Amino acid sequence: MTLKISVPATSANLGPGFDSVGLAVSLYLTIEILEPSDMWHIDHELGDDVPSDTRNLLLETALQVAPDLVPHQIKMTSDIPLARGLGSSSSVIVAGIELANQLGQLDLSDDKKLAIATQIEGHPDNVAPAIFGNLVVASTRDDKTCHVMTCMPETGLLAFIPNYELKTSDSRRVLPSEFAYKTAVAASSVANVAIAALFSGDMVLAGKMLEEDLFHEQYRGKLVPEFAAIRKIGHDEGAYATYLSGAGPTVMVMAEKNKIAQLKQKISAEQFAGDLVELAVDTTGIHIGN
Ligand SMILES: Nc1ncnc2c1ncn2[C@@H]1O[C@H](COP(=O)(O)OP(=O)(O)OP(=O)(O)O)[C@@H](O)[C@H]1O
Ligand SMILES: N[C@@H](CCO)C(=O)O
Repeated sequence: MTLKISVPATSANLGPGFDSVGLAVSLYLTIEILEPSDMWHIDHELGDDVPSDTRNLLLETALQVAPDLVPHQIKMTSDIPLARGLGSSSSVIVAGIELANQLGQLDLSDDKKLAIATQIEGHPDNVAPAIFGNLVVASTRDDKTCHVMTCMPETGLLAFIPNYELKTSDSRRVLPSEFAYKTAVAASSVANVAIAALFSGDMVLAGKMLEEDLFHEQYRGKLVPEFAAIRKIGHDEGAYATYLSGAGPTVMVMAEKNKIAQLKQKISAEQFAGDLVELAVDTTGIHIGN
């Protein structure tokens, strides 16, 4: 019997929750662990740039966690677009840790998986919701990660996924290396109210605060020309918030579910090159099945 591991996509930052907040959403990376083999091989249709051998991030991660694993044939499928701000790298890292956990019978706790994944990815905002599902707020300092998971208040989600890639490393390069004390205090106060509003279920206030981010969106906006226009449509149509998903270029709109069809129509009319995808919150995180 084959074993299947599925990991959801994730939308990180939610505005001011930079490197700390993420939401699991309904696109998935799935790996099937097939028969043992002389060499590791991953069968996938994700393009020539994605390795099929131990250079693939899935196997790099699994072998970092458990170097002596017996090689297997793996089938990998994913509808999470690469380098688009929907946590594709985190989904692979989390799947790699689970692959090592299952094949190596390591009995890793969820907290241990989060610690390993955060160390590899560098920040917890995508890997945490990929593991736990839902909305997760996390902090990593001195290699210690603390997190709180909660249910997302009811909201519709509409993602505009441009047809170009933006690698996280490139999108981080435009950020300032330092912040004045006063700016840091203001930026964290916005984040604090955003999180408090999300946890109290107040999507109107949360949405307002999501759009007042001071940490990253003003620097990255120029990398995603569609962002400002979509946010304007969001305002015109009474959406809760429009934010840059992860490092971009995906733009996420949060709005009452009954407003999503109209938003879709308005954004489609702009004829931006890319896909408009309605998403739901994933409440499961890593899923293991047959
Ligand atoms: N299925 C996969 N198999 C192997 N490597 C992958 C896979 N999916 C993503 N990657 C690696 O992750 C890189 C993309 O990671 P990057 O952090 O730039 O973007 P992202 O994770 O999609 O977006 P974000 O972190 O902003 O949410 C790809 O270029 C590739 O190297
Ligand atoms: N918090 C990260 C998410 C993408 O990995 C960033 O915005 O750069």
